[in-house]
Amino acid sequence: MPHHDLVIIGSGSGNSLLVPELEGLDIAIVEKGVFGGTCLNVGCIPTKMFVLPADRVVEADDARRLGVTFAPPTVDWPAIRDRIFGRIDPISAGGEQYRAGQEHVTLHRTRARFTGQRRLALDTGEELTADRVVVAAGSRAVGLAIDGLTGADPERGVHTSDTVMRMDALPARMAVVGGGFVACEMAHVFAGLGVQVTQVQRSGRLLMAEEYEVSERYTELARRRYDLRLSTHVTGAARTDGVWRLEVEGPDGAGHVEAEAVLLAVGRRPNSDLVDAAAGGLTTHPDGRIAVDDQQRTSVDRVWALGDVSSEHQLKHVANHEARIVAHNLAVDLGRTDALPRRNDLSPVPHAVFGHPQVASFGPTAAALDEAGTAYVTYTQRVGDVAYGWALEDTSGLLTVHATPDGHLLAAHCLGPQASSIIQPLIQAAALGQTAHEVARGQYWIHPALAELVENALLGLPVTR
Ligand SMILES: Cc1cc2nc3c(=O)[nH]c(=O)nc-3n(C[C@H](O)[C@H](O)[C@H](O)COP(=O)(O)OP(=O)(O)OC[C@H]3O[C@@H](n4cnc5c(N)ncnc54)[C@H](O)[C@@H]3O)c2cc1C
Ligand SMILES: NC(=O)c1ccc[n+]([C@@H]2O[C@H](COP(=O)([O-])OP(=O)(O)OC[C@H]3O[C@@H](n4cnc5c(N)ncnc54)[C@H](O)[C@@H]3O)[C@@H](O)[C@H]2O)c1
Repeated sequence: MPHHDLVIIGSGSGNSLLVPELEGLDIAIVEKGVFGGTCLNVGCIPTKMFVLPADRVVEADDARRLGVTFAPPTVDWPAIRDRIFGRIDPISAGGEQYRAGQEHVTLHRTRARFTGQRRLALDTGEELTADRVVVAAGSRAVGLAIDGLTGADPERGVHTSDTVMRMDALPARMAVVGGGFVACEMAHVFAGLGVQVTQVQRSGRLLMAEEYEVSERYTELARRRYDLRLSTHVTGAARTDGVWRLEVEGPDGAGHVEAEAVLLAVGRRPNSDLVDAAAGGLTTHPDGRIAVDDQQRTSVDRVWALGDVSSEHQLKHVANHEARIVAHNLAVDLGRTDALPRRNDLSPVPHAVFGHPQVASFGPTAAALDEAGTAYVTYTQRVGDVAYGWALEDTSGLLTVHATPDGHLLAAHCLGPQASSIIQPLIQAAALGQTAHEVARGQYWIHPALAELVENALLGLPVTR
């Protein structure tokens, strides 16, 4: 039975563990799917490459408010799709080829599951043991407990984010089920590219976890672009002559949605079951996440976990951060550095939703701060009230900042153009412990850039520092 110094399960963020400090170790990587994992192949990267053409369509239409009109757009789906995957697929293939060619790396293209502590069975029938194991097995999209909609079935027009970006042709109509990250980004993409979208969301707003006003405004803007069914549940589904009829139950009682394609965007579950974490002795949380401590150690000695399989945050920048911690802690454990182990102590965790407009946020909402009884001050700066917002003729964008009364940033919630980039100075200030006035007055702010939104939000806070 082959024995390795290190076995890594998952080639997404797990692939970035092979840092110079671990040079020369006998390492096995086990990957059951496409090399490179979710972000590269079916997640962050392709989705944002699809969002951009959709943004262009919406912005071209919106330009009429600025006195410029364009002819209606022509969307060449195969060209968009093939340009995107023509770029991504070779990166995945090249990464795989590089790893497979490394002398000290063994790449197994199959599934691994634990059969004991640091002991694994592969679906090929082989068995492996290792001194150290890292579980970086990610998460997967879930379906609905409804016949026909339990998971992706692309042949019958039922998709998850794994399959929807590779469709042969755009459907005339698409039902998007869900109201979170994937549903909102994809509803924007397909509505932008000319598909008649109906989004079915069981809650009363989209992006329910966001600050109330951000979620409310985003919902209102989406409602203007496509058919949005709120507080609505899918109760059944049937397909006839290539058309899905979803039975729905909403505020007005029973109804239905018809569409050639259905996108299931109702969350993701950690792949701890696929690795049989329990057989490896690994403790899991009730939601299936592998339990780790702040050094990313699992309940089993010399087994670490990182990314979606163990994290509260299913985000690539979190998985990357955790991979850096695990790589360092492996080097410490191996005696290759005399540094102390690193802890996962970066906070708060930011995120962005690349819908239209973008949403970006870190830290608690006002509702969460109120519920926790935290003392805080708050200010909301409208995009339309800063100089660049005049150029944009923006009517919906905003940046809300919550801070302690003495000026330390607790949270920021942004809706508007490039919100994902605009919010970064606030993330930095919060992480480095800078106060509102320090950030607002400790530097020049380029005039009249959109970043003045941040400056003005900070200056609006009634804080002492
Ligand atoms: C549509 C979509 C868009 C997203 N957009 C963003 C974004 O814009 N920004 C952002 O921060 N995050 C985004 N995310 C989330 C981000 O992609 C994930 O958080 C991140 O990729 C997780 O990385 P990981 O290494 O934990 O898992 P993965 O990259 O999923 O890697 C896990 C790998 O393990 C393999 N595997 C699983 N079980 C086994 C097994 N038993 N044996 C062998 N191999 C196994 C899988 O095949 C997979 O390749 C998006 C996700 C989706 C679905
Ligand atoms: N821009 C980004 O960073 C980005 C983009 C896409 C995905 N992601 C990551 O991937 C994760 C998964 O995305 P997601 O959108 O699938 O999950 P999500 O948790 O963001 O949203 C799930 C949605 O499905 C709904 N839902 C859940 N169960 C349902 C049911 N039975 N019936 C009807 N609706 C149901 C929820 O109400 C919610 O609106 C995200 O949480 C995020 O961490 C990140």
